[in-house]
Amino acid sequence: MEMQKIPATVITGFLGAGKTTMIRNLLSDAGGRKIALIINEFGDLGVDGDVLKGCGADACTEDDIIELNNGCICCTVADDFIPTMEKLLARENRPDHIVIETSGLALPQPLVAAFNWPGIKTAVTVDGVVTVVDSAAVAAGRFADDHDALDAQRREDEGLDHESPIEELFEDQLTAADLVVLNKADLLDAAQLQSVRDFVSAATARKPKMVEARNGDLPAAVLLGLGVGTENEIALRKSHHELEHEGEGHDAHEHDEFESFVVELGPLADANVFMEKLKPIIERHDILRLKGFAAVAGKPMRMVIQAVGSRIDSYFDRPWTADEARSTRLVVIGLHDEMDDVAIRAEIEALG
Ligand SMILES: Nc1nc2c(ncn2[C@@H]2O[C@H](COP(=O)(O)OP(=O)(O)OP(=O)(O)O)[C@@H](O)[C@H]2O)c(=O)[nH]1
Repeated sequence: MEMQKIPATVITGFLGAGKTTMIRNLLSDAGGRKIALIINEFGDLGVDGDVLKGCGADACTEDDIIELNNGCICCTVADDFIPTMEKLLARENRPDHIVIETSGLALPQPLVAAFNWPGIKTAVTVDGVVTVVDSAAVAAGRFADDHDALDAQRREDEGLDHESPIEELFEDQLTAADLVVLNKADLLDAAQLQSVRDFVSAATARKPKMVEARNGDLPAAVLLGLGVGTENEIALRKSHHELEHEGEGHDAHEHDEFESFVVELGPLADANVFMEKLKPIIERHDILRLKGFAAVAGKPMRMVIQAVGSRIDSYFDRPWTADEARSTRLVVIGLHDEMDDVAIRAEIEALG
């Protein structure tokens, strides 16, 4: 009775924000996991698809890269996106993770809603929405490096249903975000980066987690939760474990600004109460991601918990086996200098 769902991450961000560059990095950091990529090349002449297909990453072969060219992904969800997902799920060799790169003008909300479609809902879980921001453009008072080109694209594209001006689309992309990548951080100083953070905070009431990046270079464990919360990872991890040791075998590429640790509890008395209380802890602290398994009193099935920013999801995946200890183990990931491990551990342990 396996119910393992495939996590799907939606990556949004305006033209030129650095989505493709970030995804290339991700594919080289997949640690042997198979990623399927759905790219919405709206108005983009298939350039990103070619770039990604050309990168030759084992994690994602040409067959695993699916391009949707029939218009804005959020305007053609039922005709285009859903059948594509269904085909992907029907494959014998199913991916470990699905990444969806939307075109610069897409609205993530209709796309996220599509995951509730029957047949998709039972097989896929929305891992999170990651919005890539061109920090340099925002600091300069624009939303994209070439704001005029972006706006012209919006006006001229007859296939696009939404009439919103760029500013509104930008706010919508931030509002949907669970994690905001402040990309092109190399082009700004600390004060300018802070002004971009303030701008993003002011643009959305949801207060997404933010992380700075250069060339979208972030660990796959942070962006997709890859390698975190998998059976072996959790079983083998001791209390402290730097993310730089992640992803055996990929070129030593250090990300020691990030840190992860495990919190261990006994079985939960009430899963719903636990999840309700966990959410404000994630929101209050600088936790980028939390993932793991929980034992719930009286339930023969194991519960999967995954959170990115304030999006938190849980479901029962399979019965505990006789030789497994029924405990709750959660991996917490954040920035080394910002995350208060001691307080987080104490607060989560107090929920047990
Ligand atoms: N300086 C700097 N340049 C970057 C960074 N990330 C990406 N770029 C450059 O920005 C340009 C756009 O990057 P892409 O990755 O193609 O952006 P995209 O969001 O996929 O763009 P579209 O596919 O056009 O929507 C490229 O020339 C990249 O090399 C960064 O962190 N710093």
